[in-house]
Amino acid sequence: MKQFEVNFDGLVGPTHNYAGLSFGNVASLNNANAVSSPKQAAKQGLLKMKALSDMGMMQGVLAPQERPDIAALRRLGFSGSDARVLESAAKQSREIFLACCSASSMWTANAATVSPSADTADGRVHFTPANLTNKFHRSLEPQVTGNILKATFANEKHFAHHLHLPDNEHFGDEGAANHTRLCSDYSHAGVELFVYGRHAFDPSKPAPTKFPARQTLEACQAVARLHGLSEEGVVYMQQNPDVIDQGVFHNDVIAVGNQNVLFYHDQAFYKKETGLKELQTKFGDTPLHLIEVPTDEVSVQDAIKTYLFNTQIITLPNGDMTIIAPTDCEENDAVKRYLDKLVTLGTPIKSVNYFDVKQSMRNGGGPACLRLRVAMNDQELDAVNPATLINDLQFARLNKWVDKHYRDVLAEDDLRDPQLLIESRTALDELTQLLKLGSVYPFQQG
Ligand SMILES: N=C(N)NCCC[C@H](NC(=O)CCC(=O)O)C(=O)O
Repeated sequence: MKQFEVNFDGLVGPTHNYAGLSFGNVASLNNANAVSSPKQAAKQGLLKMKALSDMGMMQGVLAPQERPDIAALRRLGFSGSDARVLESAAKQSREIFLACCSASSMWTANAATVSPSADTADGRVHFTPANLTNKFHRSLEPQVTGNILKATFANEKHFAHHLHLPDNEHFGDEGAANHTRLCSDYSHAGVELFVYGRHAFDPSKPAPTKFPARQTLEACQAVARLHGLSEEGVVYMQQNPDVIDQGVFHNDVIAVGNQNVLFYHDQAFYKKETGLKELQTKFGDTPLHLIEVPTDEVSVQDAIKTYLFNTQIITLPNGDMTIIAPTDCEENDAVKRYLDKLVTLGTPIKSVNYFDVKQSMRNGGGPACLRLRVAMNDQELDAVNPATLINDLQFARLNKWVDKHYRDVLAEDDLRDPQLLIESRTALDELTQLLKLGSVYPFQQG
């Protein structure tokens, strides 16, 4: 049986903008109100997808969400025509309005947690959309995310789709950004590492004091139960509360894994030794490559600034691993020095490829935020909606679609323009045809 890890990248939506919505995410706060380029952002994302496909990887795409979210604004009491809803929301409550315009669904690492069939009790691939309760603008995503996942993985024999966890901070769930699957190869049972920021029901346990811990232990445990994971196949570790307070709002800003490699900063985890020992024990006899980056080589601040750990580690068809890093890593002396050294250390990681994803980075999203990993065997891959897989033809079509519908620049005032809403809906309607998704958006469902 063949085995693959397919990266499903989020397509950047037509309202990509910088609104400073994510308290605890330093880049988001620092770039609030900067002018964005939705077209450039979407193209940077597409280029990364195409490059991975050209490397011989299977690459997929997930559709963005409808923004501005008129349905959410109506739910909050704004009424009248769509144009009137936009105008009154922008005038009466700038914060609510901006939150309902965010294209944040582009970071598909936060779309869902995915457990491959080799790990689950019923032998299907399981998906639970993340509820993203900690940020209002992101809490608007899970319903439509579920629709898009169901239309992309539309086969009940192979794929099980769960409802997102209850919309409450006790079950705050940020999806794959806090979940790493380690395995000897993708189609064999692995160990799923869930990383949480706090205990919801036990305030006596350590927790950050300045910035929020978005993920709870209780949410991780609920997802593991839903997916039918065995106790021997799961490890829970707590993120170091101090690094959350420094701006590490997801575990994937400080650690990343692939197959038998875990690459992490020495300050990433609370009770690190115990957790890593359990991980190695459950992983089995073959040794894990635990690549720990010391603070005196790369500070936490440099890791946050450059997203050294928000890189993708992928296994190329020849078996070597490569790192997909943002160009920001290349531009920082300490991080570049570390990466140059890393490829000489005799670990499975043999090379680094740099990509310009600055439009996403300015909102705190690196290469790894932009993708949702789905490990599959060949039968499962055959059951995926083929229009969502990237090849030369689909890449060309999507580029053309972006050229036709996306604006070059977008400033805050543009978001209240009713014409932007019409443009976005027209674009998304066409996209659902391109990707053969059916009606996944509220505006298509009447
Ligand atoms: N690390 C991972 N996996 N994902 C990155 C998500 C970035 C996103 N930024 C934002 O939502 C900012 C939007 C704004 O400020 O306009 C967030 O904080 O949830």
